[in-house]
Amino acid sequence: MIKVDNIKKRFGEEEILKGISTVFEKGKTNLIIGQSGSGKTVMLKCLLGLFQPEEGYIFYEDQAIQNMDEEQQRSLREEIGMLFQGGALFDSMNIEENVMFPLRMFTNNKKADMLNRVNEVLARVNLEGVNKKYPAEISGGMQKRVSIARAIVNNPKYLFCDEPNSGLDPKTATVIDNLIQEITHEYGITTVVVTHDMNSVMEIGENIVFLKDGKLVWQGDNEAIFKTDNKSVTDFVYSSDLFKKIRDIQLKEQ
Ligand SMILES: Nc1ncnc2c1ncn2[C@@H]1O[C@H](COP(=O)(O)OP(=O)(O)OP(=O)(O)O)[C@@H](O)[C@H]1O
Repeated sequence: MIKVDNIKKRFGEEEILKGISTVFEKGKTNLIIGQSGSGKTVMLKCLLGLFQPEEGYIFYEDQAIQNMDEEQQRSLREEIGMLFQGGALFDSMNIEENVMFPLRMFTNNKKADMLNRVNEVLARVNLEGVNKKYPAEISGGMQKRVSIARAIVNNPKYLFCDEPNSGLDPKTATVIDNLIQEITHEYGITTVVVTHDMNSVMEIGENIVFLKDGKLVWQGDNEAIFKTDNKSVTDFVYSSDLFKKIRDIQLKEQ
């Protein structure tokens, strides 16, 4: 569980996050959504401790990152898996080396043990037999699955995903969303996904935080988001022609 308590973040004169409070729940896919420039990435960077909010606290379980000493911050970093936008695999390393990277960084495990764990997580994302291939030799969807394997190889308690579907076709995007959700449930991880993608909202939006101009203006799940009459949310949801058409059909059927 991650609790955000009234965080404010400014750059110069401009206040970007204007007092956000929320809870990201354990064992759930928590989504941060909102229009471009609403503050999603700044919030993600605050959660990761990359930006320091001027006010407010971020608690991992019951401990505020602002009050952690260096050793505690290091332990927390080990508990975090990160799925970067675009995958961010190392082109010069093969798949096995890519997935092993966090183990090399954070553990002193024997090579054979690390390899076993790498094979275990590659099997979990349905990618067996690609160990010796290089990122350029596999598809974008497979690269995303490798990135997920790398993000979970160290058994994280927290998983952060920045636009996990960018650059994927809708079908592959759904596979990736479902994989993130299955892993979240299976391992009881607190997962936070930053996304623009309404399909992801529909598929895996178990706890959705909607930001507008640096404020949290709505929170709920993927059923509630299609029922709310909050205008900021409906403007966002129905900016897509497809969702507008679905709503028109539903209204006609009522
Ligand atoms: N390092 C920075 N220095 C100054 N301003 C910043 C910095 N990072 C972000 N901002 C500003 O904060 C605001 C919110 O940016 P942010 O990247 O969080 O938006 P976003 O919701 O993630 O948008 P997008 O969906 O386009 O990625 C923007 O006005 C941006 O210019």
